[in-house]
This record gives sequence, C-alpha cells and structure tokens, in this order.
Amino acid sequence: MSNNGNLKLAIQKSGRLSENSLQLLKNCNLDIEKFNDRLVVSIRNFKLDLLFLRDDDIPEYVQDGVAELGIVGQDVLYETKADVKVVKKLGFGRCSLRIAIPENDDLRDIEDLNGKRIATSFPNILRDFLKQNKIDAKIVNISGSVEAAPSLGIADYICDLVSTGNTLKLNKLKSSISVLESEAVLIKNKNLKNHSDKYQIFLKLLSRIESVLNANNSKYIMMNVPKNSLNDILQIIPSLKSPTVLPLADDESLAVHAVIPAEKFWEIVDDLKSAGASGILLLPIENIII
Ligand SMILES: Nc1ncnc2c1ncn2[C@@H]1O[C@H](COP(=O)(O)OP(=O)(O)OP(=O)(O)O)[C@@H](O)[C@H]1O
Ligand SMILES: O=P(O)(O)OC[C@H]1O[C@H](OP(=O)(O)OP(=O)(O)O)[C@H](O)[C@@H]1O
Ligand SMILES: [Mg+2]
Repeated sequence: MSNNGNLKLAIQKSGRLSENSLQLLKNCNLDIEKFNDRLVVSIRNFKLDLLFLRDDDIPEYVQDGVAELGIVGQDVLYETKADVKVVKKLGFGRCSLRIAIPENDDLRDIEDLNGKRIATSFPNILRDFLKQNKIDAKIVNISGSVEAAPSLGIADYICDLVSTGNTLKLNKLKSSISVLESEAVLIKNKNLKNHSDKYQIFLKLLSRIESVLNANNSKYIMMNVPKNSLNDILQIIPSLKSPTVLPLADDESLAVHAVIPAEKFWEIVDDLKSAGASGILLLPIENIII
C-alpha cells in the first residue's frame, strides 16, 4: 500500500455492516470510487483510504496501526479483545448476542446452563459471561452456522447473534438470555494522537460523522397553526432548540418550524392536529453542526 499520508479506515468488505458503513461515509460527502474487488480505495476529495476487510480482522489491524480507524460490531471487537479506543457508536448493525435453546426446552434461570454444552463463534465473550455468572458449562467453538449445532447433536444450546429471530425460528430454536447488546462502532488506534497530521484528518472526519449522525436522528417539522393555538402547539413540540415562528399572509395563522428527534414525530402528530396544526410537513436533514 502506498504511504500517501492518508488516514486509513477499515470497513467490512461484504456483510451486514458493509452497506451502512459505506452509506455513512457517502453521507459525509466522501467521494468513493467504484471499488469492484479492490481491497484499498482512495477517497477522491478527502485524505482517506478505505480498506475492505473481513470484519474479524479489523480490530487487530486497528490495534497494530495497519489502519488508524475501523468500523466493526461491538461483538467482534470484544471477542478479539483488541486494545483500541471506541470513538463513537454508529447506530446501525444493532443485534444481540444471546443464548438460544431448542423450542421445546425450558430455561428457568441462568443456573440451568450448568453442565450444558453451548456452541458459539464467540468463545471469549461467552467464557467471560459464564465466569461472571459462576456457571460451569462447556463451550463448543464453531466458526459458522452455529444454529445447526443442537440438531446435529454437538451442543445443547447456542450463543449467537439475533436480530429478527428468523434464523432461530428456522432452526427450531428460541431466544433466551442476553449476553451482549451490540451495534457498529468507530474504533481508533490508541497512538493516533501522536501522528499530528493524521490526527487532524481524523478530527475533520469525526466532525462530519457526528453531524451526519445528529442529522439521522433528527427531522425538520413545519406546520401552520392558528395564532391563538401557538402556546399549546409550542408545548407539544419536543424541539431541540427554540422553534421558529413566522407570520403568514392571512394574518390568522403562523408557520412554526422546528428540529425534533425523529422518533418523536408519530408520538406528537395527533396532539398537534388536535391543537389545530395543519399542513404538517416532515423533512429529512442532511447535516447538523452543533
Ligand atoms: N442479523 C443481524 N442484524 C444486525 N446486525 C447484525 C446481524 N448479524 C450480525 N450483525 C452485525 O454485523 C456484524 C457482521 O456480521 P456478518 O454476519 O456480516 O459477519 P461475518 O459473516 O463474520 O462477515 P465477514 O465475512 O466479514 O467475517 C456482526 O459482527 C454484528 O455486529
Ligand atoms: O435474527 P436474524 O434476523 O435471523 O439474524 C441473525 C443471523 O444474522 C447473522 O448471520 P448472517 O445472516 O449475517 O449470515 P452469516 O451467518 O453468514 O454471517 C447472525 O449470525 C445470525 O445467524
Ligand atoms: Mg466475520
């Protein structure tokens, strides 16, 4: 790889985190060349190279400084026990590492794991979890298709990632105890601060990422309200800052604009209508610089 002074960010080449990782970077206005099967791609308009890797390799590469930054799931990060710094949770790749058991089985409490064989691709996380809970169970280490282990007779239970639960259902398993709640995180090499040029590039990239994450979580709401309902409406809006109130031509109504947490919209829309708001518009926001 050329030593071009660019910061290097490792992301998953192909898998659950790939699309969201690329989309986050595109939303940061980074111009990513079509990468086809290349493993290293330079960004045209920013001093950044992207490395496309297996996700399991990312924490160690960042620890060793092969890449200064990485995007990886917390599950993989903790499993590898790499010595890196978590910079930011990224809000995608949410899943949960869980003990799952056959549909017709019953796990009343965690003590029932004693003496069981549990198949997993996360032996380190599972070992720590069992130790913390003083459980004596056998860990069966499998690298993939863990859900098949109980029906193959090689384990009683499994410990694997669950999101919708569909994979468990297909394999006649049901979710039980949560071992770890995970999402994608931005990680960085611990010595990055000592490389002042690259550290400056990192700070610029981080401020773009933060502005995109803020924007993803927020929406711009606009509505018309009768003048005498203004106070009621302002009470309902969970605005991040004071809303903007503008006069309208008809002299009876006002326009109210505000930035709100995206998840609040459906909670407040009926109250807004009851209080007299009309023509309610909800718009996406690209960036918020605080
Ligand atoms: N069902 C899911 N829903 C949401 N996020 C998930 C789900 N499964 C896994 N993840 C997250 O995505 C990460 C990558 O999962 P993926 O299944 O693509 O890994 P992989 O098959 O090991 O890929 P690789 O080939 O890169 O090693 C996981 O570490 C986890 O953080
Ligand atoms: O609860 P669900 O929504 O069904 O998701 C869980 C499945 O998703 C992941 O695998 P993925 O589909 O990424 O394939 P992989 O096993 O090949 O990595 C994970 O390893 C589970 O098998
Ligand atoms: Mg992997």
